[in-house]
Amino acid sequence: MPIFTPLLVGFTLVVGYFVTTFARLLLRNFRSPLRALRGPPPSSFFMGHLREMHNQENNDIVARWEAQYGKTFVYRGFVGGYRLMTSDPVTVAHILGHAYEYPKPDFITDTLANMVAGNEGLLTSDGKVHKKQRRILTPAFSASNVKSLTPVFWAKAVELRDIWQNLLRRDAEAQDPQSNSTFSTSVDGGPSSAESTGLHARQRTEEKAHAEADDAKTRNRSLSSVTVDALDWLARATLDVIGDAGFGYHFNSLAAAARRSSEPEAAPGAAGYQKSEENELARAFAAIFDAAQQFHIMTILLIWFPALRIIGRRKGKTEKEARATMRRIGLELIEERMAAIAAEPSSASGGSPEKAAPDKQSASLAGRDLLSVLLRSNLSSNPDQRLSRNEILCQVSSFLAAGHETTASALTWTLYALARAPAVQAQLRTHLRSIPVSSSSSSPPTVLFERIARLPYLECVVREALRLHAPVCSTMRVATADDVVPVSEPYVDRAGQLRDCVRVRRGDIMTIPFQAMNRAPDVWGADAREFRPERWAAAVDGAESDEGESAEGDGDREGTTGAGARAWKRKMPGLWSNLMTFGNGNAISGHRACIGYRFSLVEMKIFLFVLLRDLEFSINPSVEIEKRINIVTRPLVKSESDKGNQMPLRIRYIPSESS
Ligand code: HEM
Repeated sequence: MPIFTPLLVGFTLVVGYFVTTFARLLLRNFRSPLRALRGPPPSSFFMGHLREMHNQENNDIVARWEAQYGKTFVYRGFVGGYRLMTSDPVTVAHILGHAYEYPKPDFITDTLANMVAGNEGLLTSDGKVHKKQRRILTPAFSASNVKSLTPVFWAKAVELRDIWQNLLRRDAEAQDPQSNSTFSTSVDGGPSSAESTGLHARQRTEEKAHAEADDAKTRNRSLSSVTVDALDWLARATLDVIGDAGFGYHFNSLAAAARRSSEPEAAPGAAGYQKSEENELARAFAAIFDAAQQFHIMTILLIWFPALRIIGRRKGKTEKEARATMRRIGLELIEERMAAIAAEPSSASGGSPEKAAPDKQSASLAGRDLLSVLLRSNLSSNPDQRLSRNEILCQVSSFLAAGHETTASALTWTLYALARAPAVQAQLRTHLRSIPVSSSSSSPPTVLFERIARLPYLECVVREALRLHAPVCSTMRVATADDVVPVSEPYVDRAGQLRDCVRVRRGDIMTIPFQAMNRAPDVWGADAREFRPERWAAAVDGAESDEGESAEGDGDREGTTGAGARAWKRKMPGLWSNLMTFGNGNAISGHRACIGYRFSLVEMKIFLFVLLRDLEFSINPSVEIEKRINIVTRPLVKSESDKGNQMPLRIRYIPSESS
């Protein structure tokens, strides 16, 4: 047989595969009932609107399309594929509320599975397996368990504040070597004011001279400012947090960068990122996460030509090693925790540490990390309903992937919004300083955390920042069966007819634009695009904080007046605070909303409390910040896009009046 015969057969098979897949795609477009909907004409035959959508946070495309076509329309994907874009609250509630009938499309699940080094975690599982995992994981994210993790958030917030103050100290000393700067930090209880009474005149003069010198130092210190890449530092802080609070693992990522930045040649304010100096697990996670986030033409081809995944999924050596490291460390962590649980007096019943050791409840955080609580919950489940070792391992990397960059992005955008609104920032600081912090910063009392969690203006700021800067700007779903989807108000189709539902066909893809919904002018008002925490005042005033336990799927829809209530009246179907920021779900037919939302809210509030009391954030007005979407929305300096994601903020020590 001539050599070219098998080659010819192979070639014909490959060409045949591409031609039939391509034809199937075109046929599917042709048969989709979504063709009947109005929408913008595609700007490219192959890429449809994918490029515009990738830049949606900067070009405002979704809002512009909505203004033209309403809340229900189609845009185009690869080779002109019809995709439903809906911000109609009833349609969104239907799709997200039937999570198992409308799962994430394969290409999203695939990217997430690559990111978390496996497809058995909560982010990627589906149907009964997802329901089982969600039930077992829920106790780890309960309001009471998250509250018990607050000291971890506190310790990391204080560590970051101290690092930034050290940068300021170095800067002040560089300007004035005599200054020998020290910063009194208000979270340590604040400086004591030494009143000199009954001293004779000379002593009083000396005191005055010292006081004036101190004042001058304080002035110097408060004049000194450095620019920090807030995104990088906060990503380190939130990585440390999820390591400690998630599974008792110390990444020490902040400390590594602080060491580096204190070296004489380091640029002031730089986190000093040196991959080789990072801890082993941080390096492994970054390698996997970075690889999964890379977007190129192959990413699109893999979506539509699944056979290519055999080649496309091949991992490089670094990625393989990173996966092996994650697996090894993950298994070690699971073993350690299992051993600790076995040693608990009530382990036989799978009880909680509260039940096991009431006398030691508040003394230690041990046993309260997400992994320990999940393992305990697993043990107390029916043996045939338990998570396998691999499933548990995948949850560890899922917590890392889902819980660290999201909160870092949320905090970064909050500081950015505050830097752009100095009056709001000053007002927030006044409110934060109204809470006395009398105990040592290392172990503040629970009552302080309660007060921070319930501080109305802080709540308003957090809600407003998460409304305006949702870290996850949209999500996608695919129909697993033909369906008739309800709408809240009729819309006009391509033929000019009024329609009161959307017909979808199995395989149709839909996009839910969380960020655009959070900014809809008909819900939030004409000033929807402005950062105005006051819009929440009426809803927050006197309302219970979001830390209250809520049944899975019920969400926290408190607030009876103001913007929150207006959104709720219009049935904005968000899990928390009538916002779409954390998605939504339904306990009965599939709850895929963020399981970690309470964790991030408490973490955000503690960080803002600690950082903003003593530091002022500003931004050079000439710096233009853009948003880049790569699963999470991150900032970029427009004129320095080659430098990648960054958020340069200027920080300044801001002494309280008593300093
Ligand atoms: C500000 C911070 C956060 C934001 C904005 C956020 C946002 C979201 C959103 C929008 C979803 C739903 C995605 C979809 O429907 O396609 C989600 C799911 C999820 N989030 Fe978060 N998240 C945050 C923090 C966290 C944290 C701290 C954790 C864990 C420690 C976490 C763990 C998860 C997990 C495991 C899921 C998948 C849930 C499921 O499918 O059942 N998230 N998150």
